[in-house]
Amino acid sequence: MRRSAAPSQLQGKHLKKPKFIPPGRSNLSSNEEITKLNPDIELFEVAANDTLLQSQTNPRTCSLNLLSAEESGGEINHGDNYKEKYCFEAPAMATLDLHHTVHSSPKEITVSKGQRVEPDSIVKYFNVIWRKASKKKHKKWEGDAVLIVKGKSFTLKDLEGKDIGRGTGYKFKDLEKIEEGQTMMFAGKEIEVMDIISPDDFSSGKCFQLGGENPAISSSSQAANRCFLNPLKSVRKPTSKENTQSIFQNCKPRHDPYLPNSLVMLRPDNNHQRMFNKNCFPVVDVVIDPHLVYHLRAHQKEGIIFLYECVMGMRINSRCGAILADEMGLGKTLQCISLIWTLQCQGPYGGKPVIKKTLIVTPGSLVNNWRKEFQKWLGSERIKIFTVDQDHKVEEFIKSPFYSVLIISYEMLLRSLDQIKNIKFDLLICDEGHRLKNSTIKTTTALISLSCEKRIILTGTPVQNDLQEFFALIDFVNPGILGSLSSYRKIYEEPIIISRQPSASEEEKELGERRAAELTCLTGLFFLRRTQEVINKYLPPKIENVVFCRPGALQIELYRKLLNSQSVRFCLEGLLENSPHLICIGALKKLCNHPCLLFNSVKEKECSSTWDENEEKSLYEGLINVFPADYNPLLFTEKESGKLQVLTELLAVIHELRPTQKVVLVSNYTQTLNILQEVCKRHGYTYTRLDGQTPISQRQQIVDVFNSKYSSDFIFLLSSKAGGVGLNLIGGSHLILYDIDWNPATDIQAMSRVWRDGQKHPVHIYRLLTTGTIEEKIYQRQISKQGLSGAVVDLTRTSEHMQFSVEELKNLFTLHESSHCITHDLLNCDCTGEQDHTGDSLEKFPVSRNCQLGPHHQKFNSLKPLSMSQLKQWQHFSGDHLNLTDPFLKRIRENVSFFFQNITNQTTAP
Ligand SMILES: Nc1ncnc2c1ncn2[C@@H]1O[C@H](COP(=O)(O)OP(=O)(O)OP(=O)(O)O)[C@@H](O)[C@H]1O
Ligand SMILES: [Mg+2]
Repeated sequence: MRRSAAPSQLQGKHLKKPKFIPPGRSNLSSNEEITKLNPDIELFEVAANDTLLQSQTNPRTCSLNLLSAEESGGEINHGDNYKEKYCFEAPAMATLDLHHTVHSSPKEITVSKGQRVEPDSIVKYFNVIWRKASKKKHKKWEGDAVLIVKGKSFTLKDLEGKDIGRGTGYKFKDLEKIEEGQTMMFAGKEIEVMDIISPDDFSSGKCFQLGGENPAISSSSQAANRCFLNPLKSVRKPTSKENTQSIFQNCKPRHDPYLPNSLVMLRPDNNHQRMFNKNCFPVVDVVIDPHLVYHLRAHQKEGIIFLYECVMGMRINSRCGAILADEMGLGKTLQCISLIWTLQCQGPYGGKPVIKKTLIVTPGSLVNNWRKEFQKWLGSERIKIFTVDQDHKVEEFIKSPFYSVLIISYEMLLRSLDQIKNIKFDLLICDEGHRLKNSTIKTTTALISLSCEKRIILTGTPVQNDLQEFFALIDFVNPGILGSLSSYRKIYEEPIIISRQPSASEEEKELGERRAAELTCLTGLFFLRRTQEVINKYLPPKIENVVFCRPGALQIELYRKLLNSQSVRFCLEGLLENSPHLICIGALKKLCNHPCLLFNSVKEKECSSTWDENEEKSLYEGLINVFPADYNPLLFTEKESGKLQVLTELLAVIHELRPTQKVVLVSNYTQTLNILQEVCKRHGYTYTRLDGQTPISQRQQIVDVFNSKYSSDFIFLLSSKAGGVGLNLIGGSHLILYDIDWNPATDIQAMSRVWRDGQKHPVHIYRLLTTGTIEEKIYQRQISKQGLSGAVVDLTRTSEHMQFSVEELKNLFTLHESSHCITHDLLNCDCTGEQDHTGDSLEKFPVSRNCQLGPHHQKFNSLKPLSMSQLKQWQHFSGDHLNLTDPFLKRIRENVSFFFQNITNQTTAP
C-alpha cells in the first residue's frame, strides 16, 4: 500500500512547507523552532514514518478495523451545529457487526448493544491521518485530523476544527484501547493514529495549528501568499564602491548607547543574525535619538521598543506586523514618529538604515495633524514629509527623492492606489486602523494589496470585543498567523462564544476560556494596549459632571403630547414595522435639545410630499397647537429648553470666572449646533466651528487656531461624529456635551479631546441631560449592563442597530415629571440629595465591559464606559443643595435638579 499525500507524512515536508509557528519563538531557526516549541513535533514526524513502516508489516496495526458507525447504524453527525458538536450521547440501539471487515482486514471495533454503561467522562485526543474507506489498491491519505474519543463516542475534526465524522455507541473497551500506530475504520473513513494529544494541547487549540499546514501559507487571506520572510531586505546592500572606511564609520552607533537615559533597542540574537546579516556586518546598537527620548513618557519608550521588535521580526519569526491599541491620547503618533526616525537612520547590521520610505494612512481630518506632530517632535529639517491633498498629488512624491514619508487619507489612497502600488514602501502605518476590521471593504483590500510587510495598525478603540473583527486586524498585520478565517472560527471563535453563553456547560466554559487565553497569548506578542492610567500622572485634574437639567414648561407639554400620540401607542403595542419607534425616539431627542427643532421638523414634514401617513403624521398630530400661535423658531428663547438655559448660565460663569479659558461645545446634530452658534452670537462669544461640512483641508487649521494661546475664540463648536476622532483640542479646558449618544464610545471620544497630554488647565467636563426624559434613559443604557453587552464600544454602532423590547420601549416612552433624577433613583442610594454623598459603603467594582477575549483582556480601563456601580461612587447632590463648593455648579444650580461629580487627579478643589 502506497503511503502518500497526507501532509504530515511527507519526509522533510516541514522544511519546504513549515508548520504553523506560534509567535514568541523567533530566536530559533525555523527548524529548531518547530522542535523547541513543540518537542512532540519532530517525534511526531519520526513516529509517523516509523508507524507507517511498521504498519505495513506489523499485524497489530493491520488487523484493526473500527466499524463505521454510519455503516453500523450508529449515530453519525457531520453537522456544524454548535450544540450538537459537543453532544456525545450514545444512541439507545446500535448494531453489532463483528464480521464486517475491510480489505486489509483491520480489526473491527464494534458498536455496543445494550451493554453496561461505561464511564463517559474519559476523553482522549489523537493526531490521526485519514482517508476514505476504499478497496482500491493505491489509496491516498486525505489529510491530518484530530480524533476525540469520549466514552463510547468519537468525533473526527479536520485541522480547521470542522467535524468530518462522528459516531456514538461504540464499545468503551475498544475505544479505550486506541493507541499510536493503530489503523481503524470510523464513520466510513480509514484512520491511522499518529500520536496522542495532551488534553492541554487540545483545549488550547494548539493541536490544530501545529498539526496543520502553515496557516500563513494556506490562509485564505490574499496577503498570505506574499508572506514576509526577510524583515531586513530593504537594507541597502553595500556597493562595490563603498570602501571599508565608510562601512566602518557606519558601524558606530548613531547615538551613544552608554549615556545615562539612552534608549537602546534589543540586539538581534544569533538566529536573527544568521538569517538577516548575510554580509556579516558588525552588529551595531540602535539607539533612539536622545532629542526624542528627552520628551518620551515611560509607556512611550516601552511602546517604541515593542514596535521596533515587532517590525524587525524579533518577536515572531518572519512576522513584522504590530497593533498598537493604546487608549486615546497616549501619544501613538509620537511613538510611530520615533520608530520611523530611528529605522530610517539606523539598523542593527553595520548601522545600515532598515527603511527608506514610509506610508502613513489616516482619516482625512488627521493628515495635517500627523504633519504637525512630525514638525513638533523632529522639526522640519530632519525628515521630509509629504502630505497628499487636492494640490499635492502622489506624483510629486514619486518624482522627488527628498521625501521619505507619505501621509495620505484613506479616501485619497483609494483614488491613488495604482500609483501607490508602484512605490516601494518599507513601513505601512494605518492610523485609526480599526476601520480595517472588515476584510472585504475596499480600503482593506487596497491596503492588503500593497506589498509592504512591516505593517502597523494604530487604534484607540478597543478591538478585541468582536472576535471576527479582531481576526481581520490581526490577519492584516501578520497575514495568516491565525490560520484561515474558517479554522479561526472553529478553533477560537466558536468555543469562546459558546462558553460565554449562559447555557454553557462547565466543559464548554473551560474550553472557551482556554482558547481565549491561548489566543491572547498568541496575539499578545504583537498587540499592545495601555490604558489612560499610564498617563494620568502627567495630566491636570479632570472634573466630570453629569448635570440633570429641568425641562422647560413648553418641553413638558410637548413631551406629553408626543407620548400620547398614536405612533407611540403603536410602538407599545408591539407594532414595530417600519421602525416607528426610531422616529418617536428622534422626535423626543430633538425636543430635549430644543422645542424649536421639533417645530421645524413638523413644519418641514407638513410641506413634504413624502409625508408618511402612518407614522410621522400621527406622531406630530396636533403638536403645532401646543406651540404659541405666533411661534417663530428663529426667535427661540433659552428658557424653552432646560439644557439650553443651563448651558447659557454655564458659558456665562466660565467666561466670567476664567476669562482666558476656552470651551469645546459638542453636539451630534448640525441643527443643534446651529442653535448653539446662535446663542454664541447673541451673547457675543467668539467661536469657531468644525462639523461634517468643514472641508478636510481646513480642519487642522481651525484646530490649530483654537489651540493657539493667541486665539481669541472662546468656544469651539464640534460635531462629535463628524470630526471627533483623533483631534487634539487641548486649547479648551471646559468641554460640554450638549446631547447624548446611544453609543458611549462617541461620547468618550469627544471627552478625550481635551483631557490629553499638553493640557495645562484642570479640565471640566459637563454632560447635560434633561431630567426624567429619554436622555436619562439613554444614559442609563450607556452605563448599565445592557448597554455594555456586545461590542458596544464601537463608533460605527448607531441607534438603527439597537434592538428594543416592548418593555424597554415602555420605559423609554415614559416621562418622569416628579423625579429629581431617575438615574439616582435607580441606584438604590439611601441619600436624599441633601448633602454631598457618595455610595462609599459599596465595594469598588471594576468596570465590566463585555470583552469576548475574556478576563485576560479585562484590565481596568478608564476610558471604558462608566458602570452603574461606579456612578454610585461619584459625589452627588440635588440642585437644591445649598453648600456647593464648585463655583461653576453653584451658579447653574437654579435650573439643575441633580448633579453627579467625579474628580480624577485631584490636587486642589475645582
Ligand atoms: N511625551 C509627550 N509629551 C508631551 N506631549 C505629548 C507627548 N506624547 C504625546 N503628546 C501629545 O499628546 C497629544 C495626543 O497624542 P496623539 O494624538 O498621538 O494621541 P493618540 O494616542 O494618537 O490618541 P487618539 O487615539 O485620540 O488618536 C498630542 O498633542 C501629542 O503631541
Ligand atoms: Mg491618534
